[in-house]
Amino acid sequence: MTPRPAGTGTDPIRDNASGEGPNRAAPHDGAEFVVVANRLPVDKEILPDGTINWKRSPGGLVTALEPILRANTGAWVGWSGIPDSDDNPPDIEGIDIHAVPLSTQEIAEYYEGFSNATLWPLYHDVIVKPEYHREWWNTYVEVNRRFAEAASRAAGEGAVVWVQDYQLQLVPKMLRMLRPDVKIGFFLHIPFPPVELFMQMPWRTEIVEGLLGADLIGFHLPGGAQNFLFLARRLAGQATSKGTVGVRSRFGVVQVGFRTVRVGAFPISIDSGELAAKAKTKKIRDRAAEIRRELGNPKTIMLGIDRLDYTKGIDVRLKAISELLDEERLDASETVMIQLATPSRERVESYKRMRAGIEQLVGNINGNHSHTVSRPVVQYLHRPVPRDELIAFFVAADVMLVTPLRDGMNLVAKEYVACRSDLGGALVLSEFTGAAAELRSAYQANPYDLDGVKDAIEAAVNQSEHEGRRRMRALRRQVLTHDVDKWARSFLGTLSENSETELEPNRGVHLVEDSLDNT
Ligand SMILES: O=P(O)(O)OC[C@H]1O[C@H](O[C@H]2O[C@H](CO)[C@@H](O)[C@H](O)[C@H]2O)[C@H](O)[C@@H](O)[C@@H]1O
Ligand SMILES: Nc1ccn([C@@H]2O[C@H](COP(=O)(O)OP(=O)(O)O)[C@@H](O)[C@H]2O)c(=O)n1
Repeated sequence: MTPRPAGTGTDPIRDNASGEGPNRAAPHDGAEFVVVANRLPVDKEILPDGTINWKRSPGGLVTALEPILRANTGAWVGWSGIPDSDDNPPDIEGIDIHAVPLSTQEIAEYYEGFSNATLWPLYHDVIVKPEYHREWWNTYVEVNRRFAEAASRAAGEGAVVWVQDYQLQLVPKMLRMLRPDVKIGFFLHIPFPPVELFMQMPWRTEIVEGLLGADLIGFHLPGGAQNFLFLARRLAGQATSKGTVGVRSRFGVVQVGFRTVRVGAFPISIDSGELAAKAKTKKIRDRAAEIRRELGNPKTIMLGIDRLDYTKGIDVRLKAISELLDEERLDASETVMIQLATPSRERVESYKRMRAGIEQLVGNINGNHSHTVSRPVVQYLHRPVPRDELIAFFVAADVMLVTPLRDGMNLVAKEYVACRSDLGGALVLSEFTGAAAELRSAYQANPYDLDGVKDAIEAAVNQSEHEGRRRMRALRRQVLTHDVDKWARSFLGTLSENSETELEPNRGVHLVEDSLDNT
């Protein structure tokens, strides 16, 4: 691999790559396929006795990408999850790991600050107020540059580099400056917000231009792609297509000089076949039965599994359950709700407030409704849970509660469905998840309408066996035929089929430029 020098211009984002000068060196050694994501697939943990442990990173991005990387023998560029460490994990089979070190201050300003207290709330419909700080932005730029340089070192000549998510939106343009020879894809795992909200962002033009460094920009849903196309016209002044974007089809285009950038919708998924097979094993089935026994054989087990995040609507489902118990539409002696909450972004203020609120709700429900101290209505765990244990919970649960106020996709909903080859169980699903567009046979509800959520939970709890099997069959058809492999193949396939289009851009696509009436 040839180490790449840092960019030499005065403005790291606005510098224009000519493809000449010090970066135009001899052919590069390195991987043919590189994933660049904020996190590595494993997190480094230093135990109290000083020994180092590597554990699986939280969240759906890692769940989705790990199997693809293993299959492709590629490289993964990311952060190890703790300050000042550039240690690579000992051995991740089939994945060449490149750790990007972050200092304590960079974690505070780039990760907790700009990524998770500015972009995350802005892109999730300002559920909490985004904070805009110039020093956070400056650090975001610096750290994005470090990731771009690391990606440039990891990528072989003409490699495909797939940049992931909102933490790294400037990387496509920075990487293109360093390595005009590579093909760059970008995928956003969270919603892309409505134009009116995105316009709050003080550095909105830089972000749109950063993304336009990619050859293909992917979103979960067509709506996100269309919002982006509008902004590419309005903020970056580029000509774009204007027709509706389809799912894995009818891609939008942005003409950036001689380059054609494509914009599309690629809903992410899970390794459904593998999960379905695992959920059928005797070990998992036995453990699921044991969980039910441990809970006192209740008639109904309800389950929530999330990172502890205010977007996930954990409070919504707890309030709904509390009112259903008050109104005796649920019977506390027959019902147990399990909430597994993975610790997440614990130093961000809004996350601390939310945790306190949720734990108070759990306490209130248990105080008001539990019959005995040994059997609380709500069982709440605030810690990571091993994967096999998680699968056993999916198999044991009669009703899965997925109630986010906004969520890019929500893989948990798909995982539940994949685990139910017995056609048992019921899924209550927020309309404001990406998954809702595909999982039409779930009990869907608007999480802002508490009565609607209560009705959906009640219907799911009381469904007939016939109705439950009908719905689960339809859900499984969707999840098993649209797996993570299909997601990756559709994105990477679209990314690779391009040279024709570049020479003859946008055949048959009518491009429009921004004008005042062009909304
Ligand atoms: O890395 P963290 O700060 O601990 O957060 C975990 C991940 O959360 C987000 O996941 C999203 O990606 C999922 C897969 O596409 C999607 O289903 C979900 O709706 C999103 O919230 C985040 O986007 C990742 O970057 C984080 O690693
Ligand atoms: N305790 C937990 C909770 C979730 N998870 C996994 O984390 C992923 C969460 O993905 P998601 O798309 O639903 O939501 P985000 O956390 O990515 O926003 C799923 O694959 C869950 O199975 C886990 O491994 N352990």
